[in-house]
Amino acid sequence: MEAPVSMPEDRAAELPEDAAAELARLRKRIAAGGAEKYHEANRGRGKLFARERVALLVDAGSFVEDGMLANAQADGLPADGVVTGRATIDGRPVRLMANDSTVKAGSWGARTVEKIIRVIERAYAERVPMIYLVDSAGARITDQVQLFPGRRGAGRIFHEQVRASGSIPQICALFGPSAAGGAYIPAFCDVVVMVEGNASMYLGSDRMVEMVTGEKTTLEAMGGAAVHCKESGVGHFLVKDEPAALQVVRGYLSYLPSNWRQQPPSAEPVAAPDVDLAKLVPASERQAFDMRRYVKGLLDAGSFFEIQALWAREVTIGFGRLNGEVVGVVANNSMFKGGVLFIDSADKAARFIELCDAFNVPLLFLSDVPGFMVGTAVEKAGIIRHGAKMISAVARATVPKMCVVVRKAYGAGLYAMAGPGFDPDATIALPTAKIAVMGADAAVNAVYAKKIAALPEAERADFVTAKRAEYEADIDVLRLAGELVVDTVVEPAELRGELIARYAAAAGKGRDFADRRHGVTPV
Ligand SMILES: CCC(=O)SCCNC(=O)CCNC(=O)[C@H](O)C(C)(C)COP(=O)(O)OP(=O)(O)OC[C@H]1O[C@@H](n2cnc3c(N)ncnc32)[C@H](O)[C@@H]1OP(=O)(O)O
Repeated sequence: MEAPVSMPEDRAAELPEDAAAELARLRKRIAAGGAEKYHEANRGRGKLFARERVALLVDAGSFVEDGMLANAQADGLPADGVVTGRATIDGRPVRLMANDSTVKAGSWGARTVEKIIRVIERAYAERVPMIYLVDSAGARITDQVQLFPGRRGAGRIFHEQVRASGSIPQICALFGPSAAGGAYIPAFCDVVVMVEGNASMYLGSDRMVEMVTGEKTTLEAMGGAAVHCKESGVGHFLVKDEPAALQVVRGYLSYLPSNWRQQPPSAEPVAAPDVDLAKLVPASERQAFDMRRYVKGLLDAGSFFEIQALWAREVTIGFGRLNGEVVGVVANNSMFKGGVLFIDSADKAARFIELCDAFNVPLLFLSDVPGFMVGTAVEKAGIIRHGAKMISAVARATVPKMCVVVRKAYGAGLYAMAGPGFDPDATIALPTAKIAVMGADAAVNAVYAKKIAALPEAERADFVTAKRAEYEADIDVLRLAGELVVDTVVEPAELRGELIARYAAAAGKGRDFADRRHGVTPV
């Protein structure tokens, strides 16, 4: 693969012969990166060279490098260990940085930091996505005075990332370590792609952990890709190799506008797959079904792009297209923990809702939710704090949002799934949907527990059945439509057409929410 080595304006031809030759030699040396032993070690781990990653990611010939000559006089520090510049992906401009782990393990020297700050500043000013190809030991400890504490020290990278957040998409693909302070670059991105077996993220290395706490661990066990994509939720996509990671970056960008002032890119409409949605949802609430099949059956065929597929799976999130237009899906999945909302799933949904709202992606809520989890463990862990964040994100989201009650929406789960009080552009129910403060069994128990206990044993079952039937009649979906709780009741086969028409109608709606700088994060 040819690594890009061009400079913004190639002036070599204008230089005297010696100088031109010297420049060409210099560029060639820099483009080769660090010592061969580090290239070899990387190849042994299935890792590509930073410049190969760039070449694979962007449109052929589109990369223009800045700061290639950083530290050119210093031996052993080509480009100061980071490649930065601009390019296009599918014809759309992006800015990017790529750590070169063959140079001091991709650690950040003073010029590295300055190059990273500058490229983020350019992305923000030009209103184009910023892509971080990370493989770094974090701060170059031997140079700390120059790179760490100052106004344009490493902290400034994070300052610029936070400033750009929600203004331009920021995507991180992680190919190796992202140590200590370096771990915050991924953390401030919208999504993080991690290569299984090689990518890791941690605040203190295994050696440091052992020194501080006595714990014996490994980078993989503590902060490996599987840990972050399945347990901590810091990673969003777990991929098997580097080309797959770069493909995810390209795929992700295809759903997003270049910046918050633009609309997501439309595509040619594609029909939904030939799936009978009605057959996917079991009649019994107690029977689980995989909501991802429902989502795929509803959207344009092949368009569903799931995010965080391996973490907090009771909520399914991702982008997709309806008649060619992008939507962000938030759906309850009863295959996992019965679809009950937990701390992690509330966080996962809240952040995705914010992401969609920031980048003008209309939201589609597909509800089959029994409510939030209850009990000592979740209360101690702060379920109220996390649940409130999801509900707050739903309230603040001003993009077009549709609430579809596929099977049930109980308790505060209704609110978290953009129920009628949360200003959805429509609340749509399927004929079998149930909306209630809680399910029938729980409600009968809540109201009649003492009465049931006082009844003779033989009468209890009939009493419960009768009260259950009364309750079910009370929350019948047609009754709720009669009370204007839902805007319409549609057959599953009509749902896609209904949504396409309603999103088209809501596309130009006003989006003011509150007169203030920003709210205060709920407890
Ligand atoms: C903002 C605050 C911060 O970021 S503090 C940063 C703290 N960073 C760390 O503790 C990470 C220390 N480094 C490591 O754990 C390992 O080098 C990791 C990243 C796992 C890579 O391991 P490996 O691929 O085996 O490379 P290696 O250790 O042989 O190092 C290769 C060359 O790079 C150097 N290096 C490494 N890390 C740093 C660093 N943080 N600062 C300065 N130099 C670093 C090594 O000394 C080695 O250098 P050389 O090529 O032998 O001259």
